[in-house]
Amino acid sequence: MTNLTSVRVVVLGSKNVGKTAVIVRFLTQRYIGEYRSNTDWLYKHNVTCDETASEVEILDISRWSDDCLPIDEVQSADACVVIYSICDRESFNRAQDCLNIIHRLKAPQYIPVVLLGNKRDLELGRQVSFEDGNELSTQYGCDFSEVSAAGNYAGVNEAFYSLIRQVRTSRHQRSLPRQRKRSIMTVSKVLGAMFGKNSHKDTRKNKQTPCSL
Ligand SMILES: Nc1nc2c(ncn2[C@@H]2O[C@H](COP(=O)(O)OP(=O)(O)OP(=O)(O)O)[C@@H](O)[C@H]2O)c(=O)[nH]1
Repeated sequence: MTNLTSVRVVVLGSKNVGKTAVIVRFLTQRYIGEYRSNTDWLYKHNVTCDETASEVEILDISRWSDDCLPIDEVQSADACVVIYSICDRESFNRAQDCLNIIHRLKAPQYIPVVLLGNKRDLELGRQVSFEDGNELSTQYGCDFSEVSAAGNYAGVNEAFYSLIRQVRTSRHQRSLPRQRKRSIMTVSKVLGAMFGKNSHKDTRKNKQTPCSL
């Protein structure tokens, strides 16, 4: 009997930013130009990450408005992907709304989130700088990268694998006995005291607590 852990990922973002293209790129390694819109799709796929298989469910939410937020979908998610197009400033503003919604619906619980600036191949049409994306991700304590579903799959894959790893790690930590958890915190405190909290140059790995807005 198979006993795969399941990971539920919700993908949010404006229309036309490439949500479906990114998901299909991750699941099939292919890029298909056009997709039927106006429907929410649920993809189920067995994904092997670090030699461990998981059943990954990816919900592509294509329609939602301020009057009809995907509350149940976000609340039941283990991880979220928020996508904007680097060629569409409005979609970047919408991405900020999405991060806000996730933060409101999930707090104080921690949920792994990645912010993706898609369509990196369309550099000439860029309206959102890398720095803007990075700053927004810092503000909300999530990972960030710019990708191109059309261009290649490496960045897209890495974003999803990173989420799967984070979900596994946080589940593992929740399952540890309390005594063990306490000793892990003690070790990290000792390390913090020895090296200082800000000793790492790359703070992105440590982002977990979104700031209050
Ligand atoms: N150049 C370029 N085009 C892309 C990329 N990703 C998606 N597209 C195109 O952008 C358009 C929208 O892609 P979709 O994947 O349907 O976007 P979506 O966000 O799922 O759209 P909705 O379902 O309407 O919400 C399509 O014409 C894609 O071919 C990319 O990385 N580069």
